[in-house]
Amino acid sequence: MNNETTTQAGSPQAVVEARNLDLVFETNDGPVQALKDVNLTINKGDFVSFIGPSGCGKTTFLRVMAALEHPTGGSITVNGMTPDEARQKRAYGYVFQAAGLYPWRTIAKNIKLPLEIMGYSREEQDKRVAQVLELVELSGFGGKYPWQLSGGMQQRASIARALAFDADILLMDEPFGALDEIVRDHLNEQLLKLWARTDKTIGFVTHSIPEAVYLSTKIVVMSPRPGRITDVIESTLPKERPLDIRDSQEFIDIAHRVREGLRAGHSDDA
Ligand SMILES: Nc1ncnc2c1ncn2[C@@H]1O[C@H](COP(=O)(O)OP(=O)(O)OP(=O)(O)O)[C@@H](O)[C@H]1O
Repeated sequence: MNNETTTQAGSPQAVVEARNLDLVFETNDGPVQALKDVNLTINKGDFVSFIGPSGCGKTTFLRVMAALEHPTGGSITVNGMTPDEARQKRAYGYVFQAAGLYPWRTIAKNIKLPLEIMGYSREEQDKRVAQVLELVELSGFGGKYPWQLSGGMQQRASIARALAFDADILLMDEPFGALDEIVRDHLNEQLLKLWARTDKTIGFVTHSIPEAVYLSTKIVVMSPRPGRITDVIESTLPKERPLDIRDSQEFIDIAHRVREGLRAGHSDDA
């Protein structure tokens, strides 16, 4: 695993660069501008949250990064390549809101599935499954079926599956949205630890201001109709973050700025 987060010159290494990005969906009711003039740089090792009201283009932007949608204007590169090329090089792992585990396969076999498809040897598959289960603190649960695990554990298994082929970039679309707050707090803490240990670059969609502030190095505030970025906040919080950092003045100030950004985007609608 590569632990370098900067280039030799010491400047951050850009992983994603979006310039004047537009995406218009043609629908039966006419065109929908899902993204308009989006400019964003994500650097290696960043934890970037996308926050904004429903329909502001958060999921669409994540899908553009993963080459699941294609922009209609502007440009985007991922590791200096087109998203399609980066996808072929397995640059991403994707985690969805629902864990999406196959109920008839054990947790280990669910994690192995993409590895089987990619043709990894059985030995390598077993090694990787053990590694990622440890990373998400599920060692010993590989032989269980999804229904034998709690919702939070299933979501961790789904993160493990996304980590199994050691992609540089983890894209997470509201992975903890359906979980109660206590479980979510715990998963947020675990995700931060995992991020610190692996040095992944993470793109994370959320509706929760505290979650965005707690997790991120960079918070992208978006607003709808058309979907656009209204603010990009670089977090001043230290990388190591106990949960009670949420009571600090610094945390409250960043949350306030996010809320202001959301409000400003909303008032444009009126
Ligand atoms: N495949 C599609 N075809 C047509 N319109 C789409 C498609 N996907 C998304 N849209 C529209 O694009 C806009 C942005 O949608 P997107 O799902 O990215 O928003 P979002 O911010 O992720 O919303 P949510 O928080 O509800 O998940 C919305 O108006 C949505 O209806």
